[in-house]
Amino acid sequence: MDIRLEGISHHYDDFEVLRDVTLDIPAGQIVCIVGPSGCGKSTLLRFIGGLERPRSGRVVQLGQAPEGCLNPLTYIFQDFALLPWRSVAGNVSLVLEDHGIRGTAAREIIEDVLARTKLTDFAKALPKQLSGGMKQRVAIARALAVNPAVMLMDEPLSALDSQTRELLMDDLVDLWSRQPFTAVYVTHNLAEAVRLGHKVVVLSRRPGQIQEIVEIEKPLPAREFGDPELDEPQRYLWRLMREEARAADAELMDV
Ligand SMILES: Nc1ncnc2c1ncn2[C@@H]1O[C@H](COP(=O)(O)OP(=O)(O)OP(=O)(O)O)[C@@H](O)[C@H]1O
Repeated sequence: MDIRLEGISHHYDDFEVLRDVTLDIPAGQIVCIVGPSGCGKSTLLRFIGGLERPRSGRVVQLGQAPEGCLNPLTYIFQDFALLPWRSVAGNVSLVLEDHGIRGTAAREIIEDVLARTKLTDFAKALPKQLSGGMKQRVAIARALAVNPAVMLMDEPLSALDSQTRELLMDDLVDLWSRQPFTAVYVTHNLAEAVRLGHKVVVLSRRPGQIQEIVEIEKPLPAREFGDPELDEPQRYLWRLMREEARAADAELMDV
C-alpha cells in the first residue's frame, strides 16, 4: 500500500503549522522527515496515522494493505511504550490479543517477530531487565507483529545513547534487507536520515513546507556505519537546513 499526502495544511487557531505538503510514500521504502524543531514533523505523522485531521488536504491510502495486516498504520514511539508487568513475548502478544489472535496462531507470529528482531532468547524477560536498545527492539517486534502497511516512527532512537543508536540502525537495515517494510521516519538526526532513508524530506521551519526531497541513491543494505559515501548527502542536507534551523531556534527563544 502506498500513501499519498495531498496538499496538507494545518493551523491550531491562528498558529500555522504546516503548509501545502504533498508527498508520496511508496510501499517498501523508508521515507525520512527532517526539519527544524517545531516545524510540524510529529503533526504530519499524526495526520498520516489518522490520529488527527488536517484543516485542508488529505492522506490517501492507495492499494491494499499486506496480507495478514491487522493494523495498517502502526506507531513506534521514542519512549518504547511497553507494559512493565508483561514479558517481551507478553508485550508482543498484547497487540494480537486485541485482534482476538491467541494460541498457536499468536505463538507463530510472536516467534517470527522475536527471531527477526533477535529477541528470541529474551522472550520471558521483563522490560525492566532490558537495556534501552532492547526495549526499542521489543517495540519494533510488537509493531511488526501486526504486519503493518506503514510503520510510523517518531524519533525512535532519540532516547538512546549513540552506540545503541548505531546498533539499532544496523538492526533496522538488516530487518529491512531481509524483508522490506514501509516506514515514515521522523528524526532530528541527519546521520540517521542518510543511513536509513530511501528519500529524505526536508521541511522548512514552521509553517513546515517541503523544501526539498533528497533521494539517497546507495542501496540500503550496502550502507554502513561511517560510510564515506553518505557524508556528501548528509552535508547537503545540513546546508539545506542550517539557516532554517537557526531561524527556528531564534523564534523559539523569542516566545
Ligand atoms: N495540539 C496542538 N495544539 C496547539 N499547538 C500544537 C499542537 N500540537 C503541536 N502544536 C504546535 O505545532 C508546532 C509543530 O509541532 P510538532 O510537534 O509537529 O513539531 P516537530 O517538528 O515534531 O517538533 P520537534 O522537532 O521539536 O519534535 C509546534 O509549535 C507545537 O507547539
